[in-house]
Amino acid sequence: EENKAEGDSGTVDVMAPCRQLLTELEQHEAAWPFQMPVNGRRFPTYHKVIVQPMDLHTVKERLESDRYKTRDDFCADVRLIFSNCDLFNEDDSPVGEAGHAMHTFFEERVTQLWGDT
Ligand SMILES: Cn1cc(C(=O)NCCN2CCCC2)ccc1=O
Repeated sequence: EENKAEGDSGTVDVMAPCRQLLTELEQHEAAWPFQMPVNGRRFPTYHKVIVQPMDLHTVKERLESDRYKTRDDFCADVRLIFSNCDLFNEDDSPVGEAGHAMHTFFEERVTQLWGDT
């Protein structure tokens, strides 16, 4: 049933900016390492080092299944992608550089959308 607590006629879709931002991340040219979970067979040490893997497809599934109740919940999973990347990759590696580029882009868009400091 429609949320009757809203001042306007319908419910407010607070997660709409998150879906838009996720689409921008997926379309970023540096997104190639982050689209799907890291393959543990190709990188056998990955799950020894990274305790909570995260990737853009997993974020998309969680967003579309209403698993995120606030934008901060969404942002925390996206930031996990970048902190995992920093931990597992050299800064001057192709994946490390892609992670830094994506992280910078993400935080710039978060500031534009929500004015976070
Ligand atoms: C996040 N991350 C990703 C990788 C990686 O190489 N991913 C494969 C990317 N391929 C591109 C086309 C198919 C898959 C390695 C370490 C790491 O931390």
